Order: sequence, then structure tokens, then C-alpha cells
Amino acid sequence: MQGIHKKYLLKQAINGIDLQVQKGRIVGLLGPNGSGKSTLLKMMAGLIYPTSGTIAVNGRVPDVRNKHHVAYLPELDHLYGWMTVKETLRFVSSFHQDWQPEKAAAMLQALELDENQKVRNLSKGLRARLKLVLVLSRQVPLILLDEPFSGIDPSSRAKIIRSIISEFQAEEQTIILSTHSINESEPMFDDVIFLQQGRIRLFDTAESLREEYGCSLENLWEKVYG
Ligand SMILES: Nc1ncnc2c1ncn2[C@@H]1O[C@H](COP(=O)(O)OP(=O)(O)OP(=O)(O)O)[C@@H](O)[C@H]1O
Repeated sequence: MQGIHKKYLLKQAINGIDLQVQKGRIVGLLGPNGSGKSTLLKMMAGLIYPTSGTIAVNGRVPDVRNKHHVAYLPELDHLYGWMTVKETLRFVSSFHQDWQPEKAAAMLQALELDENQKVRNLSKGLRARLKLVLVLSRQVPLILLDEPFSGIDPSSRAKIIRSIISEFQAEEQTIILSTHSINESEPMFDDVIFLQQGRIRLFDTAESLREEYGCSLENLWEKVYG
């Protein structure tokens, strides 16, 4: 991203961002409500466009025509309640040539999802797990996860994090993940971006940040935003 600004009518959501993310990393995108996390992820997914500046994902401008290069998990739910888990997988897989059925089956089992259950009968946590299966079953270079843990209990979070780590293919993929659950997700991050009011406040490897500030990322959150 180079010189990225994004304005929604009168609201300046992103205020000049330059960012380069290396392939093979799991990147935590952190920031308080309204700091611009979802806006950044949507621009990377090609769902909305910057007001100014340029973005490239693997050398390509992200837009709807390039969506086979990016898997995006939105913050809001996009599933049909009348479908079963199995039907949902079949439906979503029909849009993606890069779908990996064996991976989807393995994740269903690991995340204890019943493929015959209706989506509307899934609890919030199980729904979140299903959303993750839909994204991680694709063979794409860039995976964007917007708040994958919102409303999920700590043990489910831990399970989901284990699943993200075990399904991640570091040679071929990059994950950028926004979250407020810094405590549980800290061990997963290679790099961390701290956003504030549409600008990057800090961006470095998790290791360097911990060393430089002499504390965990969770405590650093308090220092940056407290
Ligand atoms: N469609 C929109 N129209 C107008 N303003 C918007 C729109 N979407 C986001 N905004 C504003 O842009 C700013 C950044 O919002 P964004 O959703 O990117 O933040 P966020 O960091 O993801 O927040 P949260 O943690 O609450 O999800 C906020 O002030 C928000 O109100």
C-alpha cells in the first residue's frame, strides 16, 4: 500500500498509509473501534477502493475480478440459515476453483462441526468456525480475516487459533487478521500493525516489539491506546 487515503463522504477513515507485508507471515491488525481495520481489509480484498493511493496484492490491483487471489472473512455473517453445513460448503465451493475438499473435511472434524446441522441452529461460536472453514479451505495467496473471534468463548478461540496455525501454508500464503483478542492471538503473530485514527502507529515483527518495549503485545496495547 502506498499513500492510501480513504474517505467515506465526510469521514476520513484512512489517513495516509504506506505498508508492505511480506509473503508467508501471519500479521495481526490491531486497533480500537473505528481505527480503520475493516476499511483496510476491505480495500485489500478489492471490495472498496481507496480515495487516493495504490494497492497491489501479488503485483495486482485488488478488485472483484481478482477475487480468486484473496479469501476474505467479513466481520458480519453472510451465511444462509436454511442450508446445512454440508450444503453451505458445497455452495461456497462452487464459486472457487481453488477449493480443497480434503482440507474442508479435515477442518470440519477438527473444529467439531456436524455437517448435517442447519446453519440457523449453529451457536455463534460454531458459526464462526464454519466461516473460518470456508476461507481456510481455499488455496489462495492472501487470506484476510476481519474479527474472526468476535463473540466467541476463549476455548473456542484457542481451537480456532490452533486450526489457523495448522492449516497455514507459510511458503505460499499470507494471513492478515484483525482482532481485539490480543491475549489469545499473540502467539500466532509474526508481525503486528497498531492502527490509530486511520494511521499506522507501530508496525514491526512481534518479537522486535516485545523486545523494544519490554512487554507482551497485550501490555503494549495498553501503552499505545491506554
Ligand atoms: N460505509 C461507511 N460510511 C461512512 N463511514 C464509515 C463507513 N464504514 C466505516 N466508516 C467509518 O470509518 C472509520 C473506520 O471504520 P472501520 O470499520 O474501518 O474501523 P474498525 O477499526 O474496523 O472498527 P471496529 O473495531 O469497530 O470494527 C469509522 O469512523 C467508521 O465510522
